[in-house]
Amino acid sequence: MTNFVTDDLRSRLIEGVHAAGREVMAVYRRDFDVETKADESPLTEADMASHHALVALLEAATPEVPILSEESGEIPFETRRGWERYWLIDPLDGTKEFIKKNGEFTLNVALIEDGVPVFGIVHAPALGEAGISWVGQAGQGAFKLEGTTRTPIRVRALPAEGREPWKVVGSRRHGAETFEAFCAGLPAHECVSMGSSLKLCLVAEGAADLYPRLAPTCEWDTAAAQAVVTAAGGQVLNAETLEPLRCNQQDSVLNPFFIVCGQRDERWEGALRASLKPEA
Ligand SMILES: Nc1ncnc2c1ncn2[C@@H]1O[C@H](COP(=O)(O)O)[C@@H](OP(=O)(O)O)[C@H]1O
Ligand SMILES: [Mg+2]
Repeated sequence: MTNFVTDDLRSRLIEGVHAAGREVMAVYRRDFDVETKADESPLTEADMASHHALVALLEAATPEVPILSEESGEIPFETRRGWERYWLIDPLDGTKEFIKKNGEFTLNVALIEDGVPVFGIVHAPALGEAGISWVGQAGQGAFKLEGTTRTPIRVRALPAEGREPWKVVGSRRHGAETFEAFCAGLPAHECVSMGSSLKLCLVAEGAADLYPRLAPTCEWDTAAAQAVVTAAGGQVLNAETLEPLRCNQQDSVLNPFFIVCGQRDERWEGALRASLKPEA
C-alpha cells in the first residue's frame, strides 16, 4: 500500500490537472490543426499543451519520480524496468472525441508502484459545468469531483436478473464485433457507448456494470482509471487469464484485451470465454 501521495500532494495534483484541463479547453473552444502521428492516430495542440503542463506539474511536485507520457516518446524497457515508482500519463485520452467535440475526452494521471496503478486522476474538462474528475487511491477509496462537490464512489452489485438490465459500456470506435459477441451471451442488458477512460469511470461509480475492451489500448489509456476502479472496489482483469492488469511488465506498452467489472460473476465470465473462443 502506498503512502506516497499525501493529502497535500493529492490536492496539488488535482489543481494542476485542472489547470492543464483549462489549457485543453482553450484549444477545444477555437479552431485547431490536427496532425497524424506515425501510428496513424491524431494529435492536436491540446495533446501537447496538456503534456507540457502535466510534465511541469509532476516534475515540480516530485522531481525524483520518472514520468512516462504518451507524448514523451519511447523510453526503452531496459530503462523503465528498474522503475519501482513512476508517473504514467495520457495528456489527452480520446483525441478523436476531442476532435469531434463531443466532450468525451480525459486527462489521465496515474502513479504506478511495482507495476500496480495505486493512484489515479481522470479529468474530463468538458463535462459538467466546469469539468468532472474521478480520483482513486489504494487503501483510501475513490471519489468524484464536480466543482467543489466531492462524492465518494463505489462499484455496484450486478442487478438481480429480472429486476433491472445490466449496463454494459463499450467504445464508440473500437472492437464492435467482439463486443457484440460478448453481449450476446449476457442476461438482459443495455449497452452504452462512450469515449476514453470515462468507460472505466462509469463502472467505478456504479453507473455501469461491465466494460469489456476486446480491442487494443496502451497502458497510459487505462492506468489512471484502473486506480479509480480498484479504489472503488472493482477490478480491471486480463480477458483471458482474469488476472489484474499490470503496467511495465514488458517491452510493449500495449495492454492485453481486458474487462472492467464490479465483481467476478460466472454469467459474464462464460460470455467472455465464448466471445474469445476462435471460430470452430
Ligand atoms: N490499435 C491500437 N493500438 C493501441 N491503442 C489503441 C489502438 N486503437 C485505439 N487505441 C487506444 O484507444 C484509445 C481510444 O479508445 P476509445 O475509442 O475507446 O476512446 C486511444 O487513446 P488516445 O485518444 O489517447 O490516443 C488509443 O490510445
Ligand atoms: Mg489514450
